[in-house]
Amino acid sequence: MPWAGTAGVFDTSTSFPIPSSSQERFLFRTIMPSEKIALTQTVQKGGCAAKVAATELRRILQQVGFPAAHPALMVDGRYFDDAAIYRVNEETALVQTLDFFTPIVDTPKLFGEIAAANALSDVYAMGGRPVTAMGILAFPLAALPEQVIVDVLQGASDKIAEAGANFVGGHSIDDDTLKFGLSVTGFVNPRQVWTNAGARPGDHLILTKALGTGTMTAAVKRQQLREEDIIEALDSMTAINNAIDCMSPDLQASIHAATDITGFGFSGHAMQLANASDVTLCIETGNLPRFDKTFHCLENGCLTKAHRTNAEYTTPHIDDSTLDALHKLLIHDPQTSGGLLLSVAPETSQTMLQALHTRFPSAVIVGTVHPHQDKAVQFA
Ligand SMILES: Nc1ncnc2c1ncn2[C@@H]1O[C@H](COP(=O)(O)OP(=O)(O)OP(=O)(O)O)[C@@H](O)[C@H]1O
Ligand SMILES: [Mg+2]
Repeated sequence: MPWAGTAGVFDTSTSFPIPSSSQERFLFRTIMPSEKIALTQTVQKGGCAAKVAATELRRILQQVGFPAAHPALMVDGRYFDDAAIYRVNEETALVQTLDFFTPIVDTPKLFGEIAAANALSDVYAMGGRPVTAMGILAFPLAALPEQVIVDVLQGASDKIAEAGANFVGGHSIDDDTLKFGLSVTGFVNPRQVWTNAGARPGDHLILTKALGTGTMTAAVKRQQLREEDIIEALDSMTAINNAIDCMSPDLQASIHAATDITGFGFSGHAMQLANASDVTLCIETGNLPRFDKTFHCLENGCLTKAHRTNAEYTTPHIDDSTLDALHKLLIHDPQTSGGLLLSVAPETSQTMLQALHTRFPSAVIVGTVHPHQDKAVQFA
């Protein structure tokens, strides 16, 4: 039975909301087993859908006077890329990134795994490998049992270990709502950085994960679906974006540009890559991979604010005029721990796909790169 509940009706057999009064919260914390707490019910929005909208973020950042960039800085915040790159010497550059958000799933350990996979992703999206990670934690001490945070941190620790990196510390504050993420540092060869600015006309575009985590997790938050109904999306969000280790050095060198698809949706991140590279991306929309339940959730109106703000961000710069209503929603669906979008030399794209399929079974060619035209992204 795919639809396990009704929106607005609370299912007390599996989870409980956090009460609002401090006395009730104290009792709740004392008596409630952590596995009975549904984390998504403790926050208003979750995951990358909670990101500040791209247009607002750009407006805010433009008003800040940042210091002059050091010559060793190869990529910084001005480029709206996935991470900053600082050249240390001829062979080594630092990759630095930071990501945190509110719970996107109900189970604490799962939330930790997803938050970690999502934060690690920006290092992989630059062609780097993570080496250290630090936890950023805001936690309602009076309201949630300690075990919740132990489980969140354990989930993150397991993912960091899987990535071959080290969990070296962090910082924690008492706050009204749970927020968790990581600051991740990695290394990359400065001659082999995958920025979002290198896509070349003729390249093939590969997307490594299916789309739909925004609408499917919205369905869980509305209690229209349970976590066990969205296993495919959970497996995808907890999969670390370590694509580089699937590839031979020649394949790695054939990647001209990369980014990861997160809160601004496929449309937003594809547009940013197109603009940074001064090209137009032509997308075969029918090829975009999606989860089995993605359209079902979109049809049932499981939308977030980010669906609207992503559409506002991209609409002037994309052509989606031939798409039906569902595909228009799909391209704006905010992803959490989404896939990599790789711009690849056409002669290697098939070999690349075979290599990627060992870890990313949904990886598929979704389009091609063309010289800059009127619109940054053309959806066919
Ligand atoms: N509070 C902030 N201060 C300075 N720069 C910021 C801040 N928030 C975002 N930025 C910069 O804005 C740009 C866009 O941020 P965003 O978080 O969307 O990028 P991202 O890390 O690729 O996203 P994601 O982590 O979802 O993949 C990045 O260059 C980021 O460093
Ligand atoms: Mg990113």
